[in-house]
Amino acid sequence: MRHENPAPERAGFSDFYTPDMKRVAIQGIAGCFHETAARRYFRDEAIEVVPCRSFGALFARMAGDPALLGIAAIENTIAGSLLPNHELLRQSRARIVGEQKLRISHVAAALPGQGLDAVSEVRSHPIALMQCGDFLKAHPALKVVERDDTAGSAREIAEGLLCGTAAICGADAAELYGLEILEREIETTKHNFTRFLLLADESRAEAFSEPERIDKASLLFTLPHTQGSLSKVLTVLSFYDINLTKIQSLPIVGREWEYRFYADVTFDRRRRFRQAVGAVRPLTSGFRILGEYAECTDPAL
Ligand SMILES: O=C(O)C(=O)C[C@]1(C(=O)O)C=C[C@@H](O)C=C1
Repeated sequence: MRHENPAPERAGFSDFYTPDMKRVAIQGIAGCFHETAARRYFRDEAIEVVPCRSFGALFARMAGDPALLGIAAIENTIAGSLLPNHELLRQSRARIVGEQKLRISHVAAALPGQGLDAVSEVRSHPIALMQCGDFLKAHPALKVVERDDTAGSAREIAEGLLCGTAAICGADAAELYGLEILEREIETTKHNFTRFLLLADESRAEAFSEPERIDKASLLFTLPHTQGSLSKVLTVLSFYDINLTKIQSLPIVGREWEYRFYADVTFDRRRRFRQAVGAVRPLTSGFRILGEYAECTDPAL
């Protein structure tokens, strides 16, 4: 039986609900970039999108509902890594089962009938605001207010009939909430891409893995404070033809000047990757594979 989805935030957030439909938790509400990323990842497959107020809320929701998938931004080509998401991922039972890269383009949008001169305040997600640094510098009189997400900023302006306030959001969100676009493409550079991770509970990750498509993995480890410890790991990876696409260090809270390393790697042959893991593991401590998945090579534009 098909019936209208009683989505908590907005009817129509999934078109229709069927019992076997995948449910995907996102950070934000209808019209936010996480929704676009989730829909692009699943392409033509109908999904139910579950809105969450924050990344912390998303991971908590997944922890209480192992069948729920999640999608979370991890890095942006202007704003850099979303550092707290690395820690949330580490502390969770979630595994990375896929990735989606998305070109992000922002507009400034406000209630209809107002020019940019009439606007004194802009609201958006902090990462979106960082991506529009040049626009904000060019309009220094604008008060900048951080909100939970881009689409949420648009919705609160529309629902609260907030004159003189603009949202920085996607064009889709502006349209969805009936705002007028005052300026388009306000991101500092058109080379603005966000990489999102598709997450599944560890008990379900296997069901999502397509072994023949796996060519990327995310690793987590710590290193002893000895000369060349990181260099040894990188040498081993290189020996096994493993390509390091990203390395991020984060402090270990409570252990001054010690770090955890999050490394993303790509490879042609999974067997070779497995061998590399076997060789790297003894050089590190707390070694974990956070996910093995297919690299996204065609970012959604
Ligand atoms: O607010 C939104 O629309 C989001 O989906 C959040 C978010 C982020 O967390 O980075 C997603 C993509 C863009 O980089 C800007 C904001």
